[in-house]
Amino acid sequence: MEVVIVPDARAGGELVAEAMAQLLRRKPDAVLGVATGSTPLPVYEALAAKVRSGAVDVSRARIAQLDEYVGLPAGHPESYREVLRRQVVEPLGLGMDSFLGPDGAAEDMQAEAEAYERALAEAGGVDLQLLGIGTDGHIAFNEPCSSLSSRTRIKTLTEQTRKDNARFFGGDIAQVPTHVITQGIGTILDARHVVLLATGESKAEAVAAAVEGPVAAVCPASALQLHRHATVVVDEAAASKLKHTDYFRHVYANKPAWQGL
Ligand SMILES: N[C@@H]1[C@@H](O)[C@H](O)[C@@H](COP(=O)(O)O)O[C@@H]1O
Repeated sequence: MEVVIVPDARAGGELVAEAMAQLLRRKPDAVLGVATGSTPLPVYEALAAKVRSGAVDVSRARIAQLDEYVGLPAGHPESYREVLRRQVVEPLGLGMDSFLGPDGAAEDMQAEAEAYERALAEAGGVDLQLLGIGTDGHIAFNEPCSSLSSRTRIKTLTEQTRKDNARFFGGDIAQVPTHVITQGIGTILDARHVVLLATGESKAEAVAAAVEGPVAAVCPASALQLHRHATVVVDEAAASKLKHTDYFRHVYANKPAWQGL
């Protein structure tokens, strides 16, 4: 696992967007796994700016969703499909034919979960999966004590996560769905490169547990320690509870440029 400490969220966004651009220059039809939440927004803005300036061509890229609320009507503005359409797909100049994601309004959720696993496999798997982290260490919607080998399935949200996400529903926790469909931790670990981005003091504890704590289901993000190519990009505030920052800075300062992220 590599930990990269950046000065601020904007620098983190630029760094991850450049990694995505490098991937797409190498593999134009790469599958980018994208996360929702506030943290990845600087990445999407930086990548869209690169597209506008002609620095990268994303026209053949595919965008894969990480998780989705269950039970919101199709087209609900806070369904993650809609959020990603607004924040990623359209700003990159893509259409929804480039988008892969489960339908949170499907009748049969188990069948939907299995179909999404098949769709990801048929697309050739995710090349770069961008993740945020919940204050409780969750990735996607894999709450604490999720199986570390789980596949896409339905999960029940914790009250904390519903509270954290109520800001997207007018501050009313009652509007936040109780259930979600999410890529499992095993599904996420199948991606060829996993990049976790965390910014702000509120994520410091979860980041420390994920990076320097034991691999344990109680902190789902700690499963990234098992991945061969996992990169954790944190700003100073999110890095503030890490003990090995001197080493992480030293490694990154001496990283050969050809390696990329
Ligand atoms: N399912 C999403 C996660 O994928 C995301 O990482 C998390 C943190 O969001 P934020 O970046 O807004 O803190 O929120 C939600 O729970």
